[in-house]
Amino acid sequence: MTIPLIRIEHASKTFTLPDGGRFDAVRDVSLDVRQGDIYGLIGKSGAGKSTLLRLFNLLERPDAGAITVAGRELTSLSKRDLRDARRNIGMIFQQFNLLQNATVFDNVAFPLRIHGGQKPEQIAARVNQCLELVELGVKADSYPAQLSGGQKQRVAIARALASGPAVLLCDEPTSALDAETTRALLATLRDINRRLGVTIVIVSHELSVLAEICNRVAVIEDGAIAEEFALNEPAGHDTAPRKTALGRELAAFNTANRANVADLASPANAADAATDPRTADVAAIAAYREPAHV
Ligand SMILES: Nc1ncnc2c1ncn2[C@@H]1O[C@H](COP(=O)(O)OP(=O)(O)OP(=O)(O)O)[C@@H](O)[C@H]1O
Repeated sequence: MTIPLIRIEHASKTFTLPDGGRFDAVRDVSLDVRQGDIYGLIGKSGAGKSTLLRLFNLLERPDAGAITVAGRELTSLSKRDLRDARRNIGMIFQQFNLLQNATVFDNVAFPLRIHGGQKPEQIAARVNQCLELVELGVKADSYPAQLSGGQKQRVAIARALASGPAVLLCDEPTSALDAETTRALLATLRDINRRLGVTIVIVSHELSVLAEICNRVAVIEDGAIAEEFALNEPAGHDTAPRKTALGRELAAFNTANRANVADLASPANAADAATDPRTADVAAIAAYREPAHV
């Protein structure tokens, strides 16, 4: 059996509220994400999706449990080792979180400059490579205010990929975008997953988003996993009845979507696709991963 790229074991997170009360945002969650997955977290507002996602890179530190990414258990690392491990985990957000007073180029260069150890020409080559990946090379000298929402999110993706991470965490990446821009952005994420083998974990409350790109989803209710299941499996492969209303809705949406979107018919499993010689771009993967190790 292959070792999962991400393993969450019995993770819990409780917030202390201003009135002194306590709120269990994540309750004893265990899950595995395999190399090459596009793994979705879905749930109602306040269910704990974002908090759970933020445990994956320790933006939130769990009160209990273990978070293992690419063989490193993050809660046990020193600050310095955690900083190093986080270079393997990119993240994008609903509101893009770009530096407004910096150009597109400087936004993408920012994490590389902070980390240090690379010459300006190495940084420039990497920034340009990442901007090409998201088809924004021509916007290198623009400022965020001059870009559309979709372009801003692409800059955020380029910045997240700059250090060559194996994992990309996406917190409601399309919630601020219109339907057409959403489709284009999802195509970019799928391309990054298939061609470069980047494993993606995505939080969204939009069924259409998850149905379109995920090969596995977990339904989160009251901070816990209510159910977990595969999506976009070959017809008839996963016929188990769904336990939750959201799970049923998503499965129905997915079935309808499959009938309309020919692309979903092949390959059925994104995890296989990432290592499938028909879709994985060996040269692109090598170019993508190599700068992280210079
Ligand atoms: N720092 C914090 N302090 C106190 N409570 C918090 C904190 N962060 C989140 N919460 C609470 O934890 C619960 C889960 O929040 P979270 O943002 O993870 O949910 P979500 O499922 O992502 O919701 P949404 O879709 O609305 O973003 C919410 O009730 C929220 O108010």
